[in-house]
Amino acid sequence: MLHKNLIAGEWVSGDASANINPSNTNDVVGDYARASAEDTKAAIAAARAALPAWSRSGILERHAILKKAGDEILARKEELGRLLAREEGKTLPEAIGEVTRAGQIFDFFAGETLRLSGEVLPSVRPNIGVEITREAIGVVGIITPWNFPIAIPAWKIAPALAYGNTVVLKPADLVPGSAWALVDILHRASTPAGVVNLVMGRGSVVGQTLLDSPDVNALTFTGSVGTGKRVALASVEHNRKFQLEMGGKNPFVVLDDADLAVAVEAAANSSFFSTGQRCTASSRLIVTEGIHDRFVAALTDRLRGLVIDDALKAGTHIGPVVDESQLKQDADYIDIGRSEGARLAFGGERLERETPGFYLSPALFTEATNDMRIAREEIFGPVAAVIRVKDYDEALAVANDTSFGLSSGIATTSLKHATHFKRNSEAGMVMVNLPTAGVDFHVPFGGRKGSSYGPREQGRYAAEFYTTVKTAYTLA
Ligand SMILES: NC(=O)C1=CN([C@@H]2O[C@H](COP(=O)(O)OP(=O)(O)OC[C@H]3O[C@@H](n4cnc5c(N)ncnc54)[C@H](OP(=O)(O)O)[C@@H]3O)[C@@H](O)[C@H]2O)C=CC1
Ligand SMILES: O=C(O)CCC(=O)C(=O)O
Repeated sequence: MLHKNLIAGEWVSGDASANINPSNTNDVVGDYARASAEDTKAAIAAARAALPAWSRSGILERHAILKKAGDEILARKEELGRLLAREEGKTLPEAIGEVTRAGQIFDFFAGETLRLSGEVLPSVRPNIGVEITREAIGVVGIITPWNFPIAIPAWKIAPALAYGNTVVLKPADLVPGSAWALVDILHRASTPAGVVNLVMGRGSVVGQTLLDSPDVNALTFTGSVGTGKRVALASVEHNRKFQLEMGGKNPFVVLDDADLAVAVEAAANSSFFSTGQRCTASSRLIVTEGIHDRFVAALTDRLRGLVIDDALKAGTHIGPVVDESQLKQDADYIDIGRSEGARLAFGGERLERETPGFYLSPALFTEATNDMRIAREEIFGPVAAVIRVKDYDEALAVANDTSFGLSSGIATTSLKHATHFKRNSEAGMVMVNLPTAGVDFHVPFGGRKGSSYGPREQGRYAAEFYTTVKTAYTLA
């Protein structure tokens, strides 16, 4: 069966593209239609046509659709988790966790539709009332990456719909399956025609058409820094609101007074789980002298015990890298690290398993310095570098010495250092004795510096991006 694009409430065919399982490249997950530029323009026109009615729709209608979608996602979390693990390569428990998060996000924003509010204020002039309300922005273009194939579309679509916008979703070409399943659920949840449109296909065709359209009022993007810049430039050109979530080079600091077991578990999770393919992953482990050798030994032991295998196999801790080109990028950075003089203390080897897939053992560098490319550029794989520092002050300085600022973490038992780090870390999200990755669905998500642009995503803060404020004055 060819999975088609959804445009104006109709399933529309297109050139078929095979969705390949990175754990077993002989396994075709399914065939998915690639949309053309013309299809994308039709989807934008459909979203525009549906906007007046949807932006004025009753909150009970929006609530019912979002709630129904959330309920179905949660009821099918095992099946959708298998699909996600099969197309992206994260392990089944991680994939089921991601699907659960998507369901919870729809549930959260279903609730938000019933909490829409404004403000009524007296004017500074007599006999005048002032009302402040939030309105939909319009047609929202959504461009998503491959590493969270259902959660990221969910955390962009759910608030967009809750606040009365219509959407055109362009998921990553590598992983269209989960996005297709999500849009199918929304379609069957009685979303009116044109409110949610799906255009799968290539960024250079579908994504670029969204960027070039004057009819897209807002664009929300998660992906690489390079594409993010294109989104920004095109959006300025069209006077369009835009929001970018891009890379990270997230630090995880380990202090002498850390609980070693807590530090090792958080570091292993931050750097290597989900194959290190999270923008919140930690690729810089900044460790003070007194604990350095014990930490490296314990982390290496932990890595030795991890099972790298088929994402769907019970007992797998780390699945494959998502595809050949990401695997090459990871391998290239491992070579770069070696040539820069860092020591490859563990892993970094291509692995053979029962099925042909993109398996790589977690790579841990030691003796790295913060000026090396492996410490400055986003690798986006299971590759981390330990940087030795003298004390907390140096650790903080090194942690902040990066062009990114998404998440950061510290392992310490000192209240003083934990408090200081929370206040002084130049990151949007700070974790104490917790991994830098793996965030809640109901609170703001986003970063600083080169990691993010625009208002925060998720939780109530999402309203900032998906609405525009109106101030109305009335003479009594
Ligand atoms: N912050 C994060 O969460 C992520 C960061 N990355 C980083 O980016 C690197 C490369 O990953 P990659 O997937 O290529 O990232 P991209 O930024 O290329 O992809 C993200 C999305 O943008 C689309 N896109 C690509 N080109 C254009 C364009 N000209 N106009 C509009 N949309 C476009 C992609 O389409 P298509 O499907 O064709 O690729 C995809 O849907 C990774 O190695 C990692 O460093 C990647 C994924 C997530
Ligand atoms: O760490 C998380 O939970 C979210 C990470 C993420 O959104 C990303 O990698 O794009």
